[in-house]
Amino acid sequence: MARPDSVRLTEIFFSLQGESSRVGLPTVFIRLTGCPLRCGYCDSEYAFYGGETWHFDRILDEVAKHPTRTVCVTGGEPLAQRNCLPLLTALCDAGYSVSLETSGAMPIGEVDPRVSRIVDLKTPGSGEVDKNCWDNLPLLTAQDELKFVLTSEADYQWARQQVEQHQLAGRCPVLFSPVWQGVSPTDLAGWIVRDGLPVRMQVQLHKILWGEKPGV
Ligand SMILES: C[S@@+](CC[C@H](N)C(=O)[O-])C[C@H]1O[C@@H](n2cnc3c(N)ncnc32)[C@H](O)[C@@H]1O
Ligand SMILES: Nc1nc2[nH]cc(C(=O)O)c2c(=O)[nH]1
Ligand code: SF4
Ligand SMILES: [Mg+2]
Repeated sequence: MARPDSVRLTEIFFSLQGESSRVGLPTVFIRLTGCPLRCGYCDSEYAFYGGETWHFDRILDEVAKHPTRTVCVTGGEPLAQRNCLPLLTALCDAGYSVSLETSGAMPIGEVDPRVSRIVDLKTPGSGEVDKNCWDNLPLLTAQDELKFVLTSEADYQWARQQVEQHQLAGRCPVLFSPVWQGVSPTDLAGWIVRDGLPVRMQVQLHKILWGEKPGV
């Protein structure tokens, strides 16, 4: 059992935020290791295994080396590690502006309320739609964001149905994101305009800038 002040992580790196409403912001990423899901399109399979145990003090020292107060905790699936919760609080206590990328397959209710939760509701095309924890949706507030990664027009129609049926756009910003080199961003933009959906389209800026990251 890991000490309560440590997590297993794959990498800590400084880059530009490539997704969400924080896109373009210089950000320190903390990528935790391990994920119970296996989305068919996952671009971070290299974080499924391995990694190293880092204590929070060491993490905070590493984060402090970079010229930003913006931090994104990602993975793998960060909430698959219980100790992600105290890590998020430690980062907030240290004065960082923290976002969390999570599949939403784990309960998000205990996440520090200062954290912006970017919840990726898995589409049928991900192959993991059954893992969605629907009880998370009512917990989302205006500081959170709900994301759909779309693998096809069928996924788009499914996501559109969820947005309309659960009135999600009134709860928090909703992101529609094309799978990298899958759905054409131009097609997705056309569907959103055609249907007048109250969503924000995003593309993965970091991949446009630097290409797909080779597995480390
Ligand atoms: C690697 S996951 C890690 C955090 C969490 N497990 C999750 O699924 O949100 C971070 C984000 O990467 C994005 N992603 C992963 N593979 C992708 C791909 N092939 N195309 C577009 N986005 C992708 C998804 O939006 C996902 O939310
Ligand atoms: N959201 C998000 N932004 C990013 N910016 C650079 C990334 C990278 O993996 O290099 C990255 C990433 O993996 N995710
Ligand atoms: S939940 Fe996130 S890390 Fe896990 S397989 Fe899906 S996209 Fe990859
Ligand atoms: Mg990523």
